[in-house]
Amino acid sequence: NAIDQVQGTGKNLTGEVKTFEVAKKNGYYYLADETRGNGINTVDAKHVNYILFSLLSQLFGVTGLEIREKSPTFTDPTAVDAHVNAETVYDYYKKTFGLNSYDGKGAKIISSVHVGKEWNNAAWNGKQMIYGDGDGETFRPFSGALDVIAHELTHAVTEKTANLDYQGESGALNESMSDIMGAMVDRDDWEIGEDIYVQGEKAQGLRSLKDPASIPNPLNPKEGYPDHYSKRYTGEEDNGGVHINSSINNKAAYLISEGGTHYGVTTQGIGREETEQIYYRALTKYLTATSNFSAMRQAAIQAARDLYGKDSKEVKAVEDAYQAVGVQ
Ligand SMILES: CCC(=O)Oc1c(C)cccc1C(=O)O
Ligand SMILES: [Zn+2]
Repeated sequence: NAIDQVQGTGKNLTGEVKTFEVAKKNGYYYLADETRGNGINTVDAKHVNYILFSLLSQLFGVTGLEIREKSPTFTDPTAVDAHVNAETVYDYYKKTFGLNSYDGKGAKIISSVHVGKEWNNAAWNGKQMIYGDGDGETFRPFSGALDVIAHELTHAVTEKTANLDYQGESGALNESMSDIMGAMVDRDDWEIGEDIYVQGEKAQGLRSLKDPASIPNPLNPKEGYPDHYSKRYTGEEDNGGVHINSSINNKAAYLISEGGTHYGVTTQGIGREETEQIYYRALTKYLTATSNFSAMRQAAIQAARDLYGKDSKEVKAVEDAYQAVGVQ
């Protein structure tokens, strides 16, 4: 037919040659994967300023210019990473939870790269994923980190399910769900964003689920990110610290999976496979827009009961982990 689905190749941001699905039309090749859901499309925002881009995207559905090549070899590593990582996250949700794209109905996944000028950000803007190139000093292009892409797409999953209000404790849970799934997709560590830092002392990552306090808290640099409810941020910045207090729930998830003794409370870990199922079930069946940390604990306990039984070691791990981070 007029559009053929073929294999494309190209180097990503770390110089690895990747292969991925592309579309061939009228002799040109596009970053359009029609084999997953209703499609995965990666386009170029051509450094349009972030605010203007967001207006165009949300008001007029403008997402950027098609990235096209005259051969199936793609030459923009930032776009290659965005496309390949989006395919990987799609496959994770399908395989792990049977979810077909972020809405369960195969919703088209659109990523725009090169948003803004040296923009140190990435976001799900309610309709699509958008990625800045980073300033090249501290950050490299944000599409280069699989955990960042999984984080952004999980915002879309959350929006279609619990739709946790993006402020205060529900906002911190919104952020935490994205960090937890980010760490589960990028399975080799418990850091978030370690791959987008320009190598150097900052290469530890944006946040750590394993040891939140090991990374300086941007809102209170003398301290690390909070790893106990008593250390939560209570100010107004960052919508009430949604990117800060997420670390309290992140630590609980880490303890449930890997175990450990935290502030004198010991949790026996149950592993990543069961932990991801507990959080996905809590997110999609029990959490609501106004759920706070206490409701999160209840939702995770109920999800563990549903999945593994009332008196299971999984339920005990959830109870111990939330006790360890001071959430009742
Ligand atoms: C791990 C990805 C992440 O946190 O992206 C954001 C950045 C870098 C700045 C502002 C918001 C976000 C977000 O997606 O929450
Ligand atoms: Zn986020």
